[in-house]
Amino acid sequence: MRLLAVDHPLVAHKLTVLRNVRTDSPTFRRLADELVTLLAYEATRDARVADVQIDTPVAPTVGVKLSSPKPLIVPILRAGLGMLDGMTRLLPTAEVGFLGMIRDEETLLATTYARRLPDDLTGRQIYVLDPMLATGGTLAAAVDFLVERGADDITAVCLLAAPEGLRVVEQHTAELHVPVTVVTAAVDERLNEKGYIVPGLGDAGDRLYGIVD
Ligand SMILES: O=P(O)(O)OC[C@H]1O[C@H](OP(=O)(O)OP(=O)(O)O)[C@H](O)[C@@H]1O
Ligand SMILES: O=c1cc[nH]c(=O)[nH]1
Ligand SMILES: [Mg+2]
Repeated sequence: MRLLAVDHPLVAHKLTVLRNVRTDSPTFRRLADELVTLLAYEATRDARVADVQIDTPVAPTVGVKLSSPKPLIVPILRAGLGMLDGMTRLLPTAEVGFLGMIRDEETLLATTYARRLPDDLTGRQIYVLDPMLATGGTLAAAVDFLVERGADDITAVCLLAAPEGLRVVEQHTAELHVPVTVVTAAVDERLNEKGYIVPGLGDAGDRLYGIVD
């Protein structure tokens, strides 16, 4: 597994506002969107391009365009939806698949309630969006669904990651022999006894959308 913790003052500034318990939902949504655009810039460094011949008003030249097959973006509902617009803004031609997953508050195990993905993911560049990588159970299960369909190029874009979860994902993906990159704004200290990232930002889904029982 490759880990990229983006070290940039704008990322650190926006993340600090997201972490603040006093930041309200509308501001949290806007900053999460801005932050994912900055992370997406790093996450797409290896986006595949092909040469294209164009004419500027002055002269012919060779540039590049995003090449086929189209990248696939997979937000993990619910909280990952808060990252989708920021990602599609940078990759407007990407297709979007969906995974709906929820972590049990007691056992911390993730279960899946929605799945809509293309059948064949061989050779696709896949960007999984989930703001929080905590125990790593959700991302490991998401990787399983993608690998089942032939995925071999997966990048997870997370706002925050915990060391414990990164170790789980690293071990899981090594066993699967699938290269996975995790791009995050920060690796925090640890998980608390309830499986929350410390210092973290709380429950990302609740902060984006309010509490739904
Ligand atoms: O690494 P893990 O320990 O598996 O935890 C991370 C998951 O927990 C949160 O989702 P949650 O289950 O709260 O669902 P939600 O997005 O609907 O709020 C978060 O958005 C991740 O998907
Ligand atoms: O800190 C955490 C851990 C899991 N899910 C969240 O939303 N926040
Ligand atoms: Mg949640």
